[in-house]
Amino acid sequence: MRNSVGLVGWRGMVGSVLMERMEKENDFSSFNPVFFSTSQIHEEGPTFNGKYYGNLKNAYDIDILKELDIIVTCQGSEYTNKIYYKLRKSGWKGYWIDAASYLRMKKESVIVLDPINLSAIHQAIDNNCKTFIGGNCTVSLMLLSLGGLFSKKLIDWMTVSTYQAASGSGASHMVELLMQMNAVCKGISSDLKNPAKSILKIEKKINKISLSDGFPTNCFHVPLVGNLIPWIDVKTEDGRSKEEWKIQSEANKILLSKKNIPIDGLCVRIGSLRCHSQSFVIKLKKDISLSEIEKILSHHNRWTRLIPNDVDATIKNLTPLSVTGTLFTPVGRVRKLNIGKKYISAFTVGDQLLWGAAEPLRRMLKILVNQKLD
Ligand SMILES: NC(=O)C1=CN([C@@H]2O[C@H](COP(=O)(O)OP(=O)(O)OC[C@H]3O[C@@H](n4cnc5c(N)ncnc54)[C@H](OP(=O)(O)O)[C@@H]3O)[C@@H](O)[C@H]2O)C=CC1
Ligand SMILES: N[C@@H](CC(=O)OP(=O)(O)O)C(=O)O
Repeated sequence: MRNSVGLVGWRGMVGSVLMERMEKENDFSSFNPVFFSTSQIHEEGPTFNGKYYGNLKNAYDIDILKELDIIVTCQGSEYTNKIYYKLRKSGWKGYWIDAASYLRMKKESVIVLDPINLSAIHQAIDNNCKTFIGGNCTVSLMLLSLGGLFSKKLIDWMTVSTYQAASGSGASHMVELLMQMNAVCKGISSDLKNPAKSILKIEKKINKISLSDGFPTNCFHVPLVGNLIPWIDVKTEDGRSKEEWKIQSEANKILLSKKNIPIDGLCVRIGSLRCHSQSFVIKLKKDISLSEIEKILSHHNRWTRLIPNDVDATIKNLTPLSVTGTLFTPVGRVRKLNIGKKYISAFTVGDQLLWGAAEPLRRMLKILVNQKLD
């Protein structure tokens, strides 16, 4: 019998990317989807692969949710917090698959990233685990790109510097970045018509526009265009941002590390749209040749591409623009550092809405409905 699967948060940014992938891979044919909303209850539901799925159900109605075998939610932590325990308390024993961070570090949950922890996922299912959560986007993209080094247990410790896209903070933030771009462009459009105009005069004007009162900064609080923000999420007690705290905690939970691999770094918001980039300094446990490292990195999974450490390949293939909308997690700038023979650098880029959010959930659902992974 086909499972009934509730889809909550499918209208949002992460949810839409998930629906796009499911439609492309014809996933809807292998279960009975039921579509929910917190705000559009009884409104017309969606049509996917030519099939209409009826009116939207109330995402807060425990009695309806209780009837489902599996619930997939991209609605966010607030919704999870409101509904998850209520539903469990009602006696519901179904599978909960979630993009939000709320349940990630709880004992009862497994963080899903099947190219890295498929056997742990299967083991958890055998052990009656019912709660499967997608990881933080930077963590998932880091583990995928460096999967070979992690699986061969070659990493002693590492540091990360992130360059995170506006999409990580939500659709309204992306819109604000575009509005900021628009405001700057409007303000200097006449100057750009005169190539002889001093660039420093234009630059001064941009600064003035960006710092003016009417400049759109409701979401980011400061300009992001022509700027960067070296802080993501709230401050934790030890001076890290919560985004920085997640790197070591979530990565080691996914890896089932007996002894934590120390991973730390700084997370920075930049003005790219939906790809996160990360720069790594890695201390290996032993001195191995660059060619061996490259082989290990490129052979680990079919989404990781090794980009040769040269100018042309890097600027064409290791950028947010070249990766956006794809499932690839290329890794490049791999070279030995002059700090010592065991130290290497690497740089990766990944789509924060695909492998960073939607794809691990889609694949987890496939595992549960007994479909072969693509
Ligand atoms: N794992 C990761 O790295 C990531 C996880 N996330 C998680 O996913 C959650 C959702 O993020 P995101 O998709 O960016 O959130 P969105 O704000 O895009 O969507 C969330 C919900 O807002 C409601 N909504 C209201 N108005 C609209 C509208 N005009 N268009 C579409 N939806 C609308 C929808 O719910 P309704 O139909 O009920 O009104 C929708 O499901 C986050 O809170 C976070 O927890 C996000 C990014 C990355
Ligand atoms: N915090 C990430 C996106 C995100 O939603 O992360 P999480 O799923 O851990 O809350 C970013 O801002 O880029």
